[in-house]
Amino acid sequence: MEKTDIKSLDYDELKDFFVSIGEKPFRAKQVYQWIHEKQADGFEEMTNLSKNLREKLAETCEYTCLENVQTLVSELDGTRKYLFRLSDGYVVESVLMRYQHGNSVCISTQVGCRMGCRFCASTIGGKTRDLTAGEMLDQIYRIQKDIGERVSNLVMMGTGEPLDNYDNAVKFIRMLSDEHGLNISQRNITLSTCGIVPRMRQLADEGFQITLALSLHAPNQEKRKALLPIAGKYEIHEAVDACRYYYEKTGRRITFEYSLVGGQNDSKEDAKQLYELIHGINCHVNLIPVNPVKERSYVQSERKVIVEFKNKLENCGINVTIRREMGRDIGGACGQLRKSYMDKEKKE
Ligand SMILES: C[S@@+](CC[C@H](N)C(=O)[O-])C[C@H]1O[C@@H](n2cnc3c(N)ncnc32)[C@H](O)[C@@H]1O
Ligand code: SF4
Repeated sequence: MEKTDIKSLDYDELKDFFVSIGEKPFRAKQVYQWIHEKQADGFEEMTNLSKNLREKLAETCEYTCLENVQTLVSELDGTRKYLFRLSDGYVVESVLMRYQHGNSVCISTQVGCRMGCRFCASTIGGKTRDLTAGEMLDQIYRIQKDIGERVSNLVMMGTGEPLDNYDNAVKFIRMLSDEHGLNISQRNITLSTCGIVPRMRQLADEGFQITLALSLHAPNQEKRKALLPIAGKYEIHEAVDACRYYYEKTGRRITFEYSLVGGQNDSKEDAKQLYELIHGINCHVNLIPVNPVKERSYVQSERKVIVEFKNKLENCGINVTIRREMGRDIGGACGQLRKSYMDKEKKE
């Protein structure tokens, strides 16, 4: 019989599970707390359960616990990059960023990614599989245990396209913000997408208060399509309209991510077109100097060009920030730590 992935069961599912194995539903509250609030490493730690029940659970359930295989710590700002191994041997990376307002974690949602964005290291090699809700949660639980502090902010910006793993991503958000679990405020959760339009609209209807970030990266369809193949399926205007819809339904300000690629999307004309595309939307533009990936030939825009781009947008009344590079000394673009680990494993 297939084992139940207990860390991926939400509170109601856990109640149903206990009933299905002939136990009282109130056990769900105890066990949910052990898994998601106290973050136990296994059933043996759940001391208010009988030995019999613990054994029964160990026999019928799989208990997701990621193995920390590597941690890089920045001497500049305390950023930590983690490489975790999943039970089937694949590895994913997560990042902890320490800000004045609290600890923020960036998690992966898939092993690899099939979206093929041109400057992204996570997609080289395609997608291997989706992560379960339990595997997404455990990235945060492992990091909390490692630093002995609470994580208060969460961004779904690591490897993978969360809306290509919709059901698990939505379940993860529900469980992460559940009062019986870590209880992270939905306002402190950001989901970033390359623009799977029907799923963006579906997300708007979930009744969440999370922030939606669209990886826009270009001011028009032609340039966007050259950088993000998904734009061949869902046009730039459709993606921006889905953001408008998201705002209407949730009242949450939209974030547009815009990676500046030298000579490709960073001209004054690009800034003007970007303004024309998004003006009137309650939004914030996050400019990201593109992180060079060794397998790709893209280069960062010059600092002067980045500042000019920012000023141009700001002068038109758009809210803009330039993303601060965290952990510069443990560098590398998102997905590269995992990639170099895999390359090394292949060689050995
Ligand atoms: C890795 S993706 C994960 C979330 C989601 N799949 C998406 O594309 O929004 C998070 C953000 O990093 C950006 N990104 C990927 N590779 C980058 C690079 N080399 N330099 C700068 N930003 C990059 C993506 O475009 C996206 O805005
Ligand atoms: S940027 Fe996001 S969607 Fe695009 S390949 Fe990377 S992880 Fe996938």
